[in-house]
Amino acid sequence: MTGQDVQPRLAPFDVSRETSEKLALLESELRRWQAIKNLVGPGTLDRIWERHILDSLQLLACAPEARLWLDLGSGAGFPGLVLAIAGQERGLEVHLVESNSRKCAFLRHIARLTGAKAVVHEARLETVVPDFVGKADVVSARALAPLATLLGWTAPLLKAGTIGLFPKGRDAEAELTEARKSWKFAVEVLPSRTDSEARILRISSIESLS
Ligand SMILES: C[S@@+](CC[C@H](N)C(=O)[O-])C[C@H]1O[C@@H](n2cnc3c(N)ncnc32)[C@H](O)[C@@H]1O
Repeated sequence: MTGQDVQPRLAPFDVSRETSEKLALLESELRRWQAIKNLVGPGTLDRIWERHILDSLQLLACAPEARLWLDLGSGAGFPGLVLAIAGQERGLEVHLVESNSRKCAFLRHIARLTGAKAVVHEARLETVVPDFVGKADVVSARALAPLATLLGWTAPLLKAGTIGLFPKGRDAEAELTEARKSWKFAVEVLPSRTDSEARILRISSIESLS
């Protein structure tokens, strides 16, 4: 699919032609790498735009002022790499944390091709998070762990004022109930623009209950 073909799909997201071309490049490179590196679930390949690219892109509007973004367990770049590409024109810098070296190679490759401000940390998130306390405006993580676990990992960031953005599927309410057993936090439950059953949890403060 060319940048021109994807323009109607991207219309609700208000991105420039240059950004849409870079996102189309991400899609075509993902398909090329997938054949040998198996970067995303094979079942999601027929809907890369809805399942991965647009699902990631919608997070940009949840934190319009963000300048420094930390994405944990980025995989093949969702949402972090998409946000780095789409946020390039507003000066957004995204740090992508991923422990799998094959996925990190893909992330670096796309960052180079697109010129996106994406810094790849090939590491376990537990070792990287402390460096961003008091610095990151936003922390995100998609399909990485249940909310209670995510809050445990990111609490030092959230306590220091970082906003947490966590896309969740139809189990969002159950994950919130479970997380409330250990944490007190402020949350907005936002609808997803790509999946009527999914939610985006926007968490802005946190306290441990123990
Ligand atoms: C299910 S995938 C989700 C990838 C991507 N966020 C998405 O939604 O498509 C989870 C990713 O997190 C990475 N991961 C898991 N635990 C990690 C950790 N402790 N530190 C860094 N990366 C981790 C895995 O290698 C994998 O690529």
